[in-house]
Amino acid sequence: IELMRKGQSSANTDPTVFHKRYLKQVRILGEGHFGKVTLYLYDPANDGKGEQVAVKSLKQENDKISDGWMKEIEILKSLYHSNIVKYKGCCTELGGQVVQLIMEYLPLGSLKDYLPKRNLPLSHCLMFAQQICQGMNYLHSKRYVHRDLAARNVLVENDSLVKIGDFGLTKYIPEGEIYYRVREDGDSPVFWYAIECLKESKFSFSSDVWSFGVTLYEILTRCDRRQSPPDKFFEMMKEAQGQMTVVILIKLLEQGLRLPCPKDSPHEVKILMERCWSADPSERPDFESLIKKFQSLRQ
Ligand SMILES: C=Cc1cc(F)c(CN2CC[C@](CC#N)(n3cc(C(N)=O)c(NC(=O)OC)n3)[C@H](F)C2)cc1O
Repeated sequence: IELMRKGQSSANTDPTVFHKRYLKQVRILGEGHFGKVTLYLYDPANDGKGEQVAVKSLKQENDKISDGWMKEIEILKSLYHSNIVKYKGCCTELGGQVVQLIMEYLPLGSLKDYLPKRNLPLSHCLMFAQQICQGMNYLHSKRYVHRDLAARNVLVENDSLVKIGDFGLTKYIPEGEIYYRVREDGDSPVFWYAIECLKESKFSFSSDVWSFGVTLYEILTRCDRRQSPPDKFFEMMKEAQGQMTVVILIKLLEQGLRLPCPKDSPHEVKILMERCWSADPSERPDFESLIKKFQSLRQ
């Protein structure tokens, strides 16, 4: 009565609850092995002036995935950082059997969409690289391993802000443990994987640093498709036809072969990138030290 008297809305609605009936599909933003990410307009007033949101949903195959699915939602919900895409809420259906994850929509898309269209100077690329390290340092501080860091999963908010945008393969590393070992490999991004991931499926904070090195390579090549990690590695693997890609890739990496650092990169950046690709995980820098390195490089 008091609220009504003051004319305030009686039901203080939970802004993280999204109702299916107000979600109007616009277009699909991406497809993954287990599901997709779609752009919706959330339009409760039904006047077309609602809010654009990115909605991640699973192909409802079996409940095994939905165990990990609820985990992914809990992970994103617990992350608050300027370089990590914002959780907005959930939309449930069929009495909670189907849950969709609602995130903020960044219309500029990922670095793969954005960099080829802009000829950004090196200093700008290093600023983006530093921001990715800041987001990853925060993620690691919560003991999460990302396992899929790549330019395709880094979103552009604007010309001076990028955010890690997808946590589909993120796993928690319990205190006192170093590695997360996987069983499923689905369509693994093997050209972003550290040697120990390829050989023993052992994922760690250090293997995320290796993937950051590949992401930095992508940024320095401005995500030029002709120099993409798969294309570059296939070029290096061309003679060994027929054998399993992963087998050849492991051999190349064990011989010390690495992606070529773009020619116009400063020596300091080349050194940093190659340290991220040390065969010994303990020799790779952590994101804390990479942030400091980029700060000094950008002075
Ligand atoms: C079910 C699993 C699964 C399904 C998938 F489709 C993907 C792949 N997907 C990831 C999310 C994605 C790239 C990132 N980061 N993206 C998010 C936004 C946003 N929040 O605005 C956006 N914007 C955009 O493209 O604007 C023009 N793209 C893009 F959809 C690819 C990964 C998966 O694990």
